[in-house]
Amino acid sequence: MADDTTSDETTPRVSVLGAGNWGTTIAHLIGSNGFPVTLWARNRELAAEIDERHQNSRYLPGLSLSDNIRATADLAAAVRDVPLLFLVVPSQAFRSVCEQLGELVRPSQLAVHATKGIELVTYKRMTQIVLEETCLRQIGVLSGPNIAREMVEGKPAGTVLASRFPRVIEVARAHLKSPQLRVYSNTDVVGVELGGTLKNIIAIAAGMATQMDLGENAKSLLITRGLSEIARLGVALGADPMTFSGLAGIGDLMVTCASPISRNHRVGAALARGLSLAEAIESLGMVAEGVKACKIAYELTTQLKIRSPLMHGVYRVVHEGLDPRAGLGELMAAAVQDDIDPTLVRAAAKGA
Ligand SMILES: NC(=O)c1ccc[n+]([C@@H]2O[C@H](COP(=O)([O-])OP(=O)(O)OC[C@H]3O[C@@H](n4cnc5c(N)ncnc54)[C@H](O)[C@@H]3O)[C@@H](O)[C@H]2O)c1
Ligand SMILES: O=P(O)(O)OC[C@H](O)CO
Repeated sequence: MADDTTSDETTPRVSVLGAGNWGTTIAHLIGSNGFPVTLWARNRELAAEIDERHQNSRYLPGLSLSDNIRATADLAAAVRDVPLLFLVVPSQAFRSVCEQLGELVRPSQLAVHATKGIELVTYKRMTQIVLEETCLRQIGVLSGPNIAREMVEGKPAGTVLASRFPRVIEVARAHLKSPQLRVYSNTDVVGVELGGTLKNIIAIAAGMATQMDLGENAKSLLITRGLSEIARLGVALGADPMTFSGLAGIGDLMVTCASPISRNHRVGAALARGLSLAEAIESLGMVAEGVKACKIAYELTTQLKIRSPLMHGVYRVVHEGLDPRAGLGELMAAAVQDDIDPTLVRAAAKGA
Protein backbone atom coordinates (compact mmCIF):
# COMPACT_ATOMS: atom_id res chain seq x y z
CA MET A 1 0.00 0.00 0.00
CA ALA A 2 1.28 3.50 -0.82
CA ASP A 3 2.60 5.69 2.02
CA ASP A 4 -0.09 8.29 1.33
CA THR A 5 -2.82 5.84 2.14
CA THR A 6 -1.57 4.20 5.33
CA SER A 7 -2.71 7.04 7.57
CA ASP A 8 -5.44 6.04 10.00
CA GLU A 9 -6.68 9.62 10.27
CA THR A 10 -10.35 10.16 9.68
CA THR A 11 -9.67 13.15 7.41
CA PRO A 12 -10.28 12.00 3.85
CA ARG A 13 -7.18 11.94 1.65
CA VAL A 14 -9.19 11.23 -1.46
CA SER A 15 -12.14 13.01 -3.04
CA VAL A 16 -14.48 12.03 -5.85
CA LEU A 17 -15.99 14.87 -7.86
CA GLY A 18 -19.35 13.97 -9.40
CA ALA A 19 -22.08 11.99 -7.64
CA GLY A 20 -23.86 10.23 -10.50
CA ASN A 21 -23.76 6.45 -10.96
CA TRP A 22 -20.04 6.17 -11.46
CA GLY A 23 -18.70 8.82 -9.09
CA THR A 24 -20.87 7.43 -6.29
CA THR A 25 -19.66 3.92 -7.08
CA ILE A 26 -15.99 4.91 -7.03
CA ALA A 27 -16.51 6.62 -3.66
CA HIS A 28 -18.29 3.50 -2.38
CA LEU A 29 -15.44 1.21 -3.52
CA ILE A 30 -12.86 3.42 -1.80
CA GLY A 31 -15.00 3.73 1.34
CA SER A 32 -15.58 -0.03 1.43
CA ASN A 33 -11.79 -0.50 1.44
CA GLY A 34 -11.72 1.41 4.75
CA PHE A 35 -10.61 4.81 3.45
CA PRO A 36 -12.51 7.92 4.43
CA VAL A 37 -13.58 9.60 1.18
CA THR A 38 -15.30 12.86 0.26
CA LEU A 39 -17.89 12.82 -2.53
CA TRP A 40 -18.79 16.13 -4.18
CA ALA A 41 -22.29 16.53 -5.64
CA ARG A 42 -23.31 19.83 -7.19
CA ASN A 43 -26.85 19.16 -5.94
CA ARG A 44 -27.26 19.93 -2.21
CA GLU A 45 -30.18 17.55 -1.64
CA LEU A 46 -28.26 14.68 -3.21
CA ALA A 47 -25.19 15.47 -1.09
CA ALA A 48 -27.37 15.49 2.05
CA GLU A 49 -29.03 12.19 1.15
CA ILE A 50 -25.68 10.45 0.58
CA ASP A 51 -24.15 12.00 3.70
CA GLU A 52 -27.01 11.32 6.09
CA ARG A 53 -28.74 8.21 4.73
CA HIS A 54 -25.91 6.55 2.76
CA GLN A 55 -28.17 6.28 -0.26
CA ASN A 56 -28.19 7.76 -3.76
CA SER A 57 -31.82 7.13 -4.65
CA ARG A 58 -31.65 8.99 -7.98
CA TYR A 59 -28.74 7.06 -9.49
CA LEU A 60 -28.32 3.85 -7.47
CA PRO A 61 -31.76 3.18 -5.95
CA GLY A 62 -32.02 0.45 -3.34
CA LEU A 63 -28.28 0.17 -2.70
CA SER A 64 -26.55 1.00 0.62
CA LEU A 65 -23.38 3.04 0.39
CA SER A 66 -20.28 2.90 2.57
CA ASP A 67 -20.40 4.81 5.89
CA ASN A 68 -16.93 6.11 5.07
CA ILE A 69 -18.34 8.50 2.44
CA ARG A 70 -18.81 12.13 3.48
CA ALA A 71 -20.76 14.00 0.80
CA THR A 72 -20.70 17.75 0.26
CA ALA A 73 -21.90 20.33 -2.27
CA ASP A 74 -18.91 22.57 -1.45
CA LEU A 75 -16.32 22.01 -4.19
CA ALA A 76 -13.57 24.01 -2.47
CA ALA A 77 -13.93 21.99 0.73
CA ALA A 78 -13.90 18.73 -1.26
CA VAL A 79 -10.69 19.61 -3.06
CA ARG A 80 -8.55 21.57 -0.59
CA ASP A 81 -5.37 19.72 0.52
CA VAL A 82 -6.64 16.35 -0.73
CA PRO A 83 -3.75 14.36 -2.25
CA LEU A 84 -5.86 12.32 -4.71
CA LEU A 85 -8.84 13.50 -6.77
CA PHE A 86 -11.15 11.44 -8.99
CA LEU A 87 -13.01 13.50 -11.62
CA VAL A 88 -16.23 11.78 -12.66
CA VAL A 89 -18.62 14.13 -14.44
CA PRO A 90 -20.02 13.68 -17.97
CA SER A 91 -17.70 14.74 -20.78
CA GLN A 92 -19.67 17.80 -21.89
CA ALA A 93 -19.68 19.17 -18.30
CA PHE A 94 -16.04 18.28 -17.68
CA ARG A 95 -14.47 21.58 -18.78
CA SER A 96 -16.79 23.67 -16.62
CA VAL A 97 -15.84 21.61 -13.55
CA CYS A 98 -12.13 21.88 -14.45
CA GLU A 99 -12.50 25.67 -14.82
CA GLN A 100 -13.77 25.78 -11.23
CA LEU A 101 -10.95 23.48 -10.12
CA GLY A 102 -8.39 25.79 -11.72
CA GLU A 103 -8.69 28.16 -8.74
CA LEU A 104 -8.62 25.41 -6.14
CA VAL A 105 -5.96 22.81 -6.92
CA ARG A 106 -2.17 22.61 -6.56
CA PRO A 107 0.36 20.85 -8.82
CA SER A 108 1.27 18.38 -6.05
CA GLN A 109 -2.22 16.84 -6.14
CA LEU A 110 -2.79 13.66 -8.13
CA ALA A 111 -5.86 13.40 -10.36
CA VAL A 112 -7.55 10.51 -12.15
CA HIS A 113 -10.60 11.00 -14.34
CA ALA A 114 -13.11 8.25 -15.07
CA THR A 115 -15.13 9.97 -17.79
CA LYS A 116 -15.73 8.16 -21.09
CA GLY A 117 -16.11 10.89 -23.65
CA ILE A 118 -14.54 13.54 -25.88
CA GLU A 119 -15.49 17.21 -25.92
CA LEU A 120 -17.74 18.32 -28.76
CA VAL A 121 -16.28 20.91 -31.17
CA THR A 122 -12.71 20.83 -29.76
CA TYR A 123 -12.41 16.99 -29.92
CA LYS A 124 -10.32 17.19 -26.75
CA ARG A 125 -9.85 14.18 -24.46
CA MET A 126 -10.46 14.72 -20.74
CA THR A 127 -6.77 14.62 -19.78
CA GLN A 128 -6.15 17.39 -22.32
CA ILE A 129 -8.88 19.48 -20.69
CA VAL A 130 -7.37 18.94 -17.22
CA LEU A 131 -4.01 20.18 -18.54
CA GLU A 132 -5.60 23.21 -20.21
CA GLU A 133 -7.77 24.33 -17.30
CA THR A 134 -5.75 23.46 -14.18
CA CYS A 135 -2.20 23.25 -12.85
CA LEU A 136 -2.65 19.51 -12.21
CA ARG A 137 0.07 17.57 -14.05
CA GLN A 138 0.24 14.17 -12.35
CA ILE A 139 -2.89 12.82 -14.01
CA GLY A 140 -4.37 9.59 -15.31
CA VAL A 141 -7.53 7.85 -16.45
CA LEU A 142 -9.60 4.98 -15.06
CA SER A 143 -11.54 2.92 -17.60
CA GLY A 144 -12.70 -0.63 -18.27
CA PRO A 145 -15.72 -2.93 -18.21
CA ASN A 146 -17.34 -1.37 -15.17
CA ILE A 147 -21.11 -1.27 -14.95
CA ALA A 148 -21.55 0.80 -11.77
CA ARG A 149 -24.47 -1.07 -10.26
CA GLU A 150 -22.75 -4.47 -10.45
CA MET A 151 -19.76 -3.04 -8.63
CA VAL A 152 -21.78 -1.56 -5.76
CA GLU A 153 -23.43 -4.97 -5.47
CA GLY A 154 -19.92 -6.37 -4.83
CA LYS A 155 -19.67 -8.44 -8.01
CA PRO A 156 -16.11 -9.11 -9.29
CA ALA A 157 -14.61 -6.86 -11.96
CA GLY A 158 -11.38 -5.62 -13.50
CA THR A 159 -10.42 -2.12 -14.51
CA VAL A 160 -7.48 -0.17 -15.98
CA LEU A 161 -5.56 2.79 -14.61
CA ALA A 162 -3.50 4.56 -17.27
CA SER A 163 -0.97 7.27 -16.60
CA ARG A 164 2.53 8.36 -17.57
CA PHE A 165 3.17 8.77 -13.82
CA PRO A 166 3.74 5.50 -11.89
CA ARG A 167 2.85 7.30 -8.64
CA VAL A 168 -0.64 8.13 -9.95
CA ILE A 169 -1.25 4.46 -10.69
CA GLU A 170 0.27 3.32 -7.39
CA VAL A 171 -1.76 5.66 -5.17
CA ALA A 172 -5.05 5.32 -7.07
CA ARG A 173 -4.70 1.53 -7.21
CA ALA A 174 -4.05 1.37 -3.45
CA HIS A 175 -7.44 3.00 -2.86
CA LEU A 176 -9.41 0.96 -5.41
CA LYS A 177 -8.08 -2.60 -5.38
CA SER A 178 -9.98 -5.18 -3.35
CA PRO A 179 -10.92 -8.86 -3.43
CA GLN A 180 -13.72 -7.77 -5.82
CA LEU A 181 -11.67 -5.46 -8.07
CA ARG A 182 -8.51 -6.17 -10.05
CA VAL A 183 -6.77 -2.95 -11.12
CA TYR A 184 -4.50 -3.27 -14.17
CA SER A 185 -2.10 -0.59 -15.42
CA ASN A 186 -1.28 0.92 -18.81
CA THR A 187 0.83 3.86 -19.96
CA ASP A 188 -1.27 4.47 -23.09
CA VAL A 189 -3.51 7.25 -21.79
CA VAL A 190 -4.80 8.12 -25.28
CA GLY A 191 -5.79 4.54 -26.07
CA VAL A 192 -7.50 3.98 -22.73
CA GLU A 193 -9.46 7.25 -23.06
CA LEU A 194 -10.50 6.46 -26.63
CA GLY A 195 -11.43 2.83 -25.92
CA GLY A 196 -13.87 3.95 -23.22
CA THR A 197 -15.31 6.69 -25.41
CA LEU A 198 -15.76 4.90 -28.73
CA LYS A 199 -17.22 1.64 -27.38
CA ASN A 200 -20.32 3.60 -26.39
CA ILE A 201 -21.15 4.15 -30.07
CA ILE A 202 -21.03 0.44 -30.84
CA ALA A 203 -23.09 -0.24 -27.69
CA ILE A 204 -25.88 1.92 -29.11
CA ALA A 205 -25.84 -0.29 -32.21
CA ALA A 206 -25.87 -3.40 -29.96
CA GLY A 207 -28.97 -2.07 -28.19
CA MET A 208 -30.68 -1.72 -31.56
CA ALA A 209 -29.62 -5.25 -32.52
CA THR A 210 -31.00 -6.64 -29.25
CA GLN A 211 -34.30 -4.82 -29.71
CA MET A 212 -34.57 -6.03 -33.32
CA ASP A 213 -33.81 -9.62 -32.17
CA LEU A 214 -30.98 -10.02 -34.68
CA GLY A 215 -29.38 -12.89 -32.74
CA GLU A 216 -25.98 -13.59 -31.23
CA ASN A 217 -24.13 -14.01 -34.55
CA ALA A 218 -25.07 -10.46 -35.51
CA LYS A 219 -23.94 -9.20 -32.08
CA SER A 220 -20.57 -10.87 -32.56
CA LEU A 221 -20.24 -9.34 -36.04
CA LEU A 222 -21.05 -5.94 -34.56
CA ILE A 223 -18.55 -6.23 -31.71
CA THR A 224 -15.72 -7.46 -33.93
CA ARG A 225 -16.19 -4.98 -36.75
CA GLY A 226 -16.85 -2.28 -34.14
CA LEU A 227 -13.51 -3.03 -32.48
CA SER A 228 -11.83 -2.70 -35.86
CA GLU A 229 -13.37 0.77 -36.36
CA ILE A 230 -12.44 1.83 -32.80
CA ALA A 231 -8.84 0.73 -33.33
CA ARG A 232 -8.57 2.43 -36.74
CA LEU A 233 -9.73 5.78 -35.39
CA GLY A 234 -7.82 5.30 -32.14
CA VAL A 235 -4.53 4.64 -33.91
CA ALA A 236 -5.08 7.67 -36.17
CA LEU A 237 -5.49 9.76 -32.99
CA GLY A 238 -2.28 8.43 -31.41
CA ALA A 239 -3.32 5.31 -29.48
CA ASP A 240 -1.31 2.09 -29.22
CA PRO A 241 -3.32 -0.52 -31.18
CA MET A 242 -2.59 -3.18 -28.52
CA THR A 243 -4.57 -1.21 -25.94
CA PHE A 244 -7.78 -2.15 -27.76
CA SER A 245 -7.12 -5.84 -27.08
CA GLY A 246 -7.16 -5.12 -23.34
CA LEU A 247 -9.83 -4.47 -20.71
CA ALA A 248 -10.26 -0.82 -21.72
CA GLY A 249 -10.80 -1.90 -25.34
CA ILE A 250 -12.49 -5.20 -26.16
CA GLY A 251 -13.30 -5.75 -22.46
CA ASP A 252 -15.38 -2.62 -22.14
CA LEU A 253 -16.86 -3.03 -25.62
CA MET A 254 -18.11 -6.52 -24.73
CA VAL A 255 -19.81 -5.56 -21.48
CA THR A 256 -21.47 -2.47 -22.87
CA CYS A 257 -22.75 -4.36 -25.91
CA ALA A 258 -23.98 -7.27 -23.76
CA SER A 259 -25.52 -5.55 -20.75
CA PRO A 260 -29.15 -4.45 -20.89
CA ILE A 261 -28.30 -2.14 -17.93
CA SER A 262 -25.85 -0.13 -20.07
CA ARG A 263 -27.31 3.32 -20.76
CA ASN A 264 -25.88 3.40 -24.28
CA HIS A 265 -27.37 -0.02 -24.97
CA ARG A 266 -30.71 1.24 -23.63
CA VAL A 267 -30.66 4.31 -25.88
CA GLY A 268 -30.10 2.07 -28.92
CA ALA A 269 -32.95 -0.23 -27.87
CA ALA A 270 -35.26 2.76 -27.32
CA LEU A 271 -34.50 4.15 -30.80
CA ALA A 272 -35.21 0.75 -32.36
CA ARG A 273 -38.55 0.70 -30.49
CA GLY A 274 -39.42 3.89 -32.37
CA LEU A 275 -38.76 6.50 -29.68
CA SER A 276 -37.23 9.81 -30.79
CA LEU A 277 -33.76 10.70 -29.49
CA ALA A 278 -35.29 13.26 -27.11
CA GLU A 279 -37.70 10.64 -25.75
CA ALA A 280 -34.92 8.05 -25.40
CA ILE A 281 -32.73 10.48 -23.43
CA GLU A 282 -35.66 11.67 -21.32
CA SER A 283 -36.66 8.12 -20.40
CA LEU A 284 -33.06 7.31 -19.43
CA GLY A 285 -32.55 10.31 -17.12
CA MET A 286 -28.79 9.69 -17.07
CA VAL A 287 -25.90 10.32 -19.41
CA ALA A 288 -25.36 8.08 -22.48
CA GLU A 289 -22.01 9.33 -23.75
CA GLY A 290 -22.37 7.51 -27.11
CA VAL A 291 -25.00 10.04 -28.26
CA LYS A 292 -22.35 12.79 -28.42
CA ALA A 293 -19.46 10.44 -29.19
CA CYS A 294 -21.07 9.22 -32.44
CA LYS A 295 -21.28 12.82 -33.70
CA ILE A 296 -17.62 13.40 -32.84
CA ALA A 297 -16.55 10.10 -34.41
CA TYR A 298 -18.59 10.85 -37.53
CA GLU A 299 -16.93 14.25 -37.91
CA LEU A 300 -13.41 13.00 -37.16
CA THR A 301 -13.55 9.93 -39.40
CA THR A 302 -14.99 12.06 -42.22
CA GLN A 303 -12.19 14.62 -41.84
CA LEU A 304 -9.51 11.94 -41.54
CA LYS A 305 -11.05 9.78 -44.31
CA ILE A 306 -11.23 6.68 -42.10
CA ARG A 307 -13.71 4.05 -43.22
CA SER A 308 -16.22 3.67 -40.35
CA PRO A 309 -19.54 2.32 -41.65
CA LEU A 310 -20.86 1.24 -38.23
CA MET A 311 -20.11 4.51 -36.49
CA HIS A 312 -21.57 6.45 -39.42
CA GLY A 313 -24.69 4.27 -39.33
CA VAL A 314 -25.17 4.93 -35.61
CA TYR A 315 -24.66 8.67 -36.19
CA ARG A 316 -27.31 8.71 -38.91
CA VAL A 317 -29.84 6.80 -36.80
CA VAL A 318 -29.20 8.91 -33.70
CA HIS A 319 -28.87 12.37 -35.24
CA GLU A 320 -30.45 12.18 -38.70
CA GLY A 321 -33.45 9.98 -37.95
CA LEU A 322 -32.43 7.06 -40.21
CA ASP A 323 -34.60 4.03 -39.50
CA PRO A 324 -32.41 1.37 -37.74
CA ARG A 325 -33.74 -1.34 -40.07
CA ALA A 326 -32.74 0.69 -43.13
CA GLY A 327 -29.33 1.28 -41.51
CA LEU A 328 -28.92 -2.47 -41.02
CA GLY A 329 -29.78 -3.09 -44.67
CA GLU A 330 -27.12 -0.60 -45.79
CA LEU A 331 -24.48 -2.17 -43.55
CA MET A 332 -25.21 -5.68 -44.80
CA ALA A 333 -24.98 -4.50 -48.42
CA ALA A 334 -21.72 -2.52 -47.98
CA ALA A 335 -18.48 -3.69 -49.66
CA VAL A 336 -16.66 -6.35 -47.64
CA GLN A 337 -13.10 -5.58 -46.48
CA ASP A 338 -10.23 -7.72 -45.15
CA ASP A 339 -11.07 -9.45 -41.87
CA ILE A 340 -7.89 -8.07 -40.26
CA ASP A 341 -7.33 -4.45 -41.25
CA PRO A 342 -3.90 -4.01 -42.93
CA THR A 343 -3.46 -0.53 -41.38
CA LEU A 344 -3.77 -2.10 -37.92
CA VAL A 345 -1.34 -4.88 -38.79
CA ARG A 346 1.18 -2.23 -39.88
CA ALA A 347 0.58 -0.12 -36.76
CA ALA A 348 1.04 -3.16 -34.50
CA ALA A 349 4.25 -4.16 -36.33
CA LYS A 350 5.62 -0.62 -35.95
CA GLY A 351 5.06 -0.72 -32.20
CA ALA A 352 6.62 -4.20 -31.80
N1 LIG B 1 -22.31 4.46 -14.82
C1 LIG B 1 -21.34 3.62 -15.15
O1 LIG B 1 -21.53 2.42 -15.04
C2 LIG B 1 -20.04 4.17 -15.65
C3 LIG B 1 -18.93 3.32 -15.62
C4 LIG B 1 -17.73 3.79 -16.09
C5 LIG B 1 -17.62 5.09 -16.57
N2 LIG B 1 -18.72 5.89 -16.59
C6 LIG B 1 -18.54 7.25 -17.11
O2 LIG B 1 -18.56 8.17 -16.02
C7 LIG B 1 -19.03 9.45 -16.46
C8 LIG B 1 -20.15 9.90 -15.55
O3 LIG B 1 -21.19 8.96 -15.73
P1 LIG B 1 -22.27 8.62 -14.64
O4 LIG B 1 -22.69 7.24 -14.90
O5 LIG B 1 -21.82 8.96 -13.27
O6 LIG B 1 -23.42 9.63 -15.13
P2 LIG B 1 -24.83 9.94 -14.46
O7 LIG B 1 -25.74 10.38 -15.53
O8 LIG B 1 -25.23 8.80 -13.60
O9 LIG B 1 -24.49 11.16 -13.48
C9 LIG B 1 -23.90 12.33 -13.94
C10 LIG B 1 -23.56 13.19 -12.75
O10 LIG B 1 -22.84 14.34 -13.20
C11 LIG B 1 -23.43 15.48 -12.62
N3 LIG B 1 -23.23 16.62 -13.47
C12 LIG B 1 -23.74 16.85 -14.70
N4 LIG B 1 -23.35 18.07 -15.13
C13 LIG B 1 -22.56 18.60 -14.16
C14 LIG B 1 -21.87 19.83 -14.01
N5 LIG B 1 -21.87 20.75 -14.94
N6 LIG B 1 -21.18 20.02 -12.87
C15 LIG B 1 -21.17 19.10 -11.92
N7 LIG B 1 -21.80 17.92 -11.99
C16 LIG B 1 -22.49 17.69 -13.10
C17 LIG B 1 -24.90 15.13 -12.47
O11 LIG B 1 -25.51 15.96 -11.52
C18 LIG B 1 -24.79 13.69 -12.01
O12 LIG B 1 -24.57 13.62 -10.64
C19 LIG B 1 -19.48 9.24 -17.92
O13 LIG B 1 -18.48 9.69 -18.78
C20 LIG B 1 -19.63 7.73 -18.03
O14 LIG B 1 -19.42 7.27 -19.36
C21 LIG B 1 -19.91 5.46 -16.13
O1 LIG C 1 -24.04 2.49 -18.88
P1 LIG C 1 -23.06 2.89 -19.93
O2 LIG C 1 -23.51 2.51 -21.30
O3 LIG C 1 -22.66 4.33 -19.81
O4 LIG C 1 -21.74 2.02 -19.69
C1 LIG C 1 -21.17 2.01 -18.43
C2 LIG C 1 -19.70 1.67 -18.48
O5 LIG C 1 -19.01 2.53 -19.34
C3 LIG C 1 -19.44 0.23 -18.82
O6 LIG C 1 -18.06 -0.03 -18.68
